[in-house]
Amino acid sequence: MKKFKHNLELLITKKEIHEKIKKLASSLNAQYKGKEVTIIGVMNGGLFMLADLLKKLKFKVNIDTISIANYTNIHFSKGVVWQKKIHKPIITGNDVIVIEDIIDTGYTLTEIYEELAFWNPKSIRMITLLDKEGTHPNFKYPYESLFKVPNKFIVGYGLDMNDMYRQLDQIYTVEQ
Ligand SMILES: O=P(O)(O)OC[C@H]1O[C@H](OP(=O)(O)OP(=O)(O)O)[C@H](O)[C@@H]1O
Ligand SMILES: Nc1nc2[nH]cnc2c(=O)[nH]1
Repeated sequence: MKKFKHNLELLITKKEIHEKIKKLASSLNAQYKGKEVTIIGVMNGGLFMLADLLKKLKFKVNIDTISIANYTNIHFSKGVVWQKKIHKPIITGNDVIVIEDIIDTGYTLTEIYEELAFWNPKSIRMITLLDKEGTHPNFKYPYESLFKVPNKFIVGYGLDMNDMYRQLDQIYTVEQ
């Protein structure tokens, strides 16, 4: 019996995801020990990584979320639409870490970086779970990623396809 409606192929296992997040948490714990940091999760896709990472952090964190959607090539030229911004003192003068699920065209992270920079944080660090290879050659801001993925459509662990598959605890490519 077919398990999913689409042809999904396993790309990254839950064990691999949790090992990388554990390693990231250890390195953030060492780097920000004794400090207070603002952590901003990007909804909806960043939700899973945000929750799993936050539970492992030992330094003081201010947590909030932003919500933004990329409709590139459908209705808008650049296609990025804000649903929720943060205009709050937790950004100004603070070290800010952004947690996002994937960088693809880079339009979403460009918009996020420029919006946050407007509020004069001390630093902005953008961390994505996945980095789609070869799709954002002109992206100009610093970022780090836990996994490189091929230029295919990805679902699972927060990433959806028409609002399906976000709840999967592993990461899959959608095959034809
Ligand atoms: O680098 P980009 O090409 O901008 O793509 C990356 C963005 O696209 C997806 O979000 P989407 O707009 O689908 O919203 P969602 O998080 O609610 O699924 C993903 O979660 C990233 O936020
Ligand atoms: N679910 C999902 N959302 C995306 N947004 C940009 N690229 C992707 C992708 O590969 N999968």
